[in-house]
Amino acid sequence: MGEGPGELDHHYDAVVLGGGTAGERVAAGLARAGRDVALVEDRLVGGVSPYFADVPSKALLLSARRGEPWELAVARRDGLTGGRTDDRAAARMAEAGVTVLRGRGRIRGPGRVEVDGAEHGYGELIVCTGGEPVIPPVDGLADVPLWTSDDALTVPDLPRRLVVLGGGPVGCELAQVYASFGSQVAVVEASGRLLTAEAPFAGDVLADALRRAGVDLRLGAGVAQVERKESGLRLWLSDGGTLDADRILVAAGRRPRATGLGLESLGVTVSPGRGVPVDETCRVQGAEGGVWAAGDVTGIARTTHAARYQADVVLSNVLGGRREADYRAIPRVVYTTPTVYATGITPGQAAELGIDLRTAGYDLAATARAAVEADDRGRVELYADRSRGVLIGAAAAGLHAEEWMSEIALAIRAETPLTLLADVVHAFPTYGESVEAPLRELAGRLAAPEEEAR
Ligand SMILES: Cc1cc2nc3c(=O)[nH]c(=O)nc-3n(C[C@H](O)[C@H](O)[C@H](O)COP(=O)(O)OP(=O)(O)OC[C@H]3O[C@@H](n4cnc5c(N)ncnc54)[C@H](O)[C@@H]3O)c2cc1C
Ligand SMILES: NC(=O)c1ccc[n+]([C@@H]2O[C@H](COP(=O)([O-])OP(=O)(O)OC[C@H]3O[C@@H](n4cnc5c(N)ncnc54)[C@H](O)[C@@H]3O)[C@@H](O)[C@H]2O)c1
Repeated sequence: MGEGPGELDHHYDAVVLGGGTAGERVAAGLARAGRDVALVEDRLVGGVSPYFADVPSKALLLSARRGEPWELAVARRDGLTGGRTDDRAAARMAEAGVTVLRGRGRIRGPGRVEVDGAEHGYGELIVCTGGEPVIPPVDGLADVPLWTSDDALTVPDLPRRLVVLGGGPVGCELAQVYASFGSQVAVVEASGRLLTAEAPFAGDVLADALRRAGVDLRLGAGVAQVERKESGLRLWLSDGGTLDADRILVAAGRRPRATGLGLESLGVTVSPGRGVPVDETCRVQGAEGGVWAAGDVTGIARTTHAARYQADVVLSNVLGGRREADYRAIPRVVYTTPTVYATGITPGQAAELGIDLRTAGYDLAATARAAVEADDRGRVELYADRSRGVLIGAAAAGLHAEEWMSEIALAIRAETPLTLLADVVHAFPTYGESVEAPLRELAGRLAAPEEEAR
């Protein structure tokens, strides 16, 4: 035990800073490999996914789809999150042999981390501190009670009038949840469409679904000012419009939690709002010694499955292997009805990169499954690199797209030849059949590029 200044409480082979999806996975893996590991966590072991993000949002979306009453949906949500206690996650860590240090961790220099006044030594440091919501600088916003997704996914309240600020994945999922349970919902999205980072058709399909559910979409408008009125809150929009609300939910993006950790004491420069810079092995660039990062804190791919993937990459490398992360086919899913699924490059990114893209699409309405389900919403688009003759991106909006689009992620990652993909048979009647025609089209066009150019 440390007694005087400069004394270390304990020297660990590895200290993992942040016990979310990424941190838990790295810590358990290292401990199972026989390393002496500490996991530093100042909230709940497990991070945001099981308690405040993925699990409660998907639980509410499913209840909404089933038409369950709000009280039942909230009870199911809270049951699935284990009442937001981390006993089970902490027990998993104990069972793996990880020491959990409760408190806020801060790096004090190479080989030293402080947790609530006690200093600990490390051989390897793995930074997994996740991300946090961005609150936009809107006049008056700081003076009114706000919800972030954390609040929206933990409280039992169903506001009568809800304004959602931001039409990204979080805003769209929660707008659908609250509108389904009877709130009067408006979404204010500064860019001209929902899910602005994805192929335009995806946001359009979702906009149509949300409008049909009664959501008031204010696209291309920002919030200029917010004021408290006797009857609630009033928002003035940049396009001159106004909205009245009982509650504002800010879903305007998240930033990596990369500052205030003491990374500069290791020689690492972090720009405000950016992730901890990592190379393809997830080693932190510019740091002295064995310093790694995984999950949202890297600012890359920012999903639970990407956090797990990066954790596995770190694990392999710390244990002496050499593994590089490949982000070409990480899925991006919005679990609304219909689902939006995208992976690989978007048409917008291809244009920026100067890639000669060939696109082929198909409306789900043309599948027999759409008729059987009596749901003809949606479309799939596949994007191929003309010069290489392989798929490099895809997007779909449609029921269960998160399940039937996985083969396209595999095709992108494996660089499967288009001619082979076009020969794959899909079961009838499935939405998966919808990729057959675009694959045949791309295979034909890219096999005869001169003809296509005409
Ligand atoms: C509403 C919402 C819904 C989402 N839905 C999905 C989904 O359906 N599918 C999907 O793949 N992704 C989804 N995501 C994204 C997903 O939740 C994240 O990508 C994932 O949880 C990131 O895991 P992480 O380990 O990087 O970070 P986190 O889970 O945030 O863990 C970081 C941990 O570090 C701790 N910490 C931070 N700083 C310190 C410190 N200095 N000392 C000690 N502890 C510290 C924090 O308390 C936290 O527990 C969603 C996100 C949101 C907000
Ligand atoms: N299903 C999933 O996989 C899933 C679900 C939810 C979230 N996530 C992750 O969570 C993260 C955060 O998602 P998000 O939706 O909060 O962020 P986002 O950055 O994807 O979208 C935020 C949106 O808010 C808009 N916006 C910002 N400031 C605004 C303002 N002042 N007025 C109006 N609009 C404004 C932006 O134009 C943008 O479209 C993402 O990185 C995502 O990967 C994943």
